[in-house]
Amino acid sequence: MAQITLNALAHTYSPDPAGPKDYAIRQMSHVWQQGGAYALLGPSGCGKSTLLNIISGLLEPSDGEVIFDDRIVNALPPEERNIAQVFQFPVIYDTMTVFDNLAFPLRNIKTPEAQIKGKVEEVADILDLTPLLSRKAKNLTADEKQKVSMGRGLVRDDVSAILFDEPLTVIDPQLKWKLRRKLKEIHQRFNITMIYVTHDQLEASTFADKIAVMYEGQVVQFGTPRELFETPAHTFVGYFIGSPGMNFLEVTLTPQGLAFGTLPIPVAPALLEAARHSGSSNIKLGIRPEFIEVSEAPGDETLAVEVEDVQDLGTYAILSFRIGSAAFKARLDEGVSPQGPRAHVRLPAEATHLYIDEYRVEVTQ
Ligand SMILES: Nc1ncnc2c1ncn2[C@@H]1O[C@H](COP(=O)(O)OP(=O)(O)OP(=O)(O)O)[C@@H](O)[C@H]1O
Repeated sequence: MAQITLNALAHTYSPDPAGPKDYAIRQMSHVWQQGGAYALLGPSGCGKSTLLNIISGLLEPSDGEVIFDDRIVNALPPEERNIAQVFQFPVIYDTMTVFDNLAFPLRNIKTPEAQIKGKVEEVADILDLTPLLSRKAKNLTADEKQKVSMGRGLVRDDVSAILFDEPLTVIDPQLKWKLRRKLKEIHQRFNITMIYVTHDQLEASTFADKIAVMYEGQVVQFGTPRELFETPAHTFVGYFIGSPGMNFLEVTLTPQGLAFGTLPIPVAPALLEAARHSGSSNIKLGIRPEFIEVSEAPGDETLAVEVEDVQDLGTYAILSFRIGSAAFKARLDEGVSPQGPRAHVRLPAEATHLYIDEYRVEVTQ
């Protein structure tokens, strides 16, 4: 078992990189602690598989170091890193029994048969595979096969970490939640560092204690599901996490303060100072739909807005509205249902974040 440290890691597939856009992984430094349950979350093409392959040793990084505990492993081949990898599609031997599939990694390292039996039975038990041990793998269902794949990662006591690359893609939706719960249980029981790659925020937040959100080859935030929701560090996190995602308003800096067109936008003095000092013209305000307060009548600090649509989603509704040319969404409390073309909204200061050059400005009030 190991703590995995990435030190100034970068990777390009180009023989002659001209700039950051030629890098699949752009300069990242991170520590994945021993025993942690992590998710690596991001859209297609952001570099998740590249990063996983660098950790497992299938790919050597162009720059930086991969360190297991305090040993640099850049030059070590996958088989010497003791990393188990579970892929989208089950990797098992169809003609072998479930028992022999689970025993395979142990036989490979010449473990005595008596020890193999105990370990295989323990892993089969936790994955509910015991009744299937003598069955040929080719007769199993897709989810049973994927459980065998996971089991093969778990049988060795010497694995440094288990990397899951979208492991539930082929699993029936009804069984997904069951397997996710199983993975959580396994993590608690075996205390192994686990990194779970997915583009699905629900999968990431149900599995992981901490999520690394990747965007264009960078980890733009490494935090708990709650931190990603409440204080997105980057506009991409705001947009990607949550449904619907965060609202953004592009504002300008005027001598009087921040403004959207001719509409003054009041913000805390420390945030205004930060905007003034940044020298940037890329300034946005972000607020999640859940934190916008909507009322049918005007009140303190409310803005009158044009209602575009109210979408009833059963247990809640989403209001679409405009502030000038900017489109917004707000989650409506039960009982609030604006009638007619106008509504009144308040954007509470404590839930409104300032983004300069796409990163959240943090100030201590
Ligand atoms: N072997 C390769 N040669 C050249 N470019 C590659 C190679 N593999 C990946 N890339 C590029 O590197 C970037 C990151 O790809 P990667 O597969 O790591 O992303 P990903 O987040 O895992 O995406 P997906 O979820 O679609 O698998 C992409 O721009 C991709 O086109």
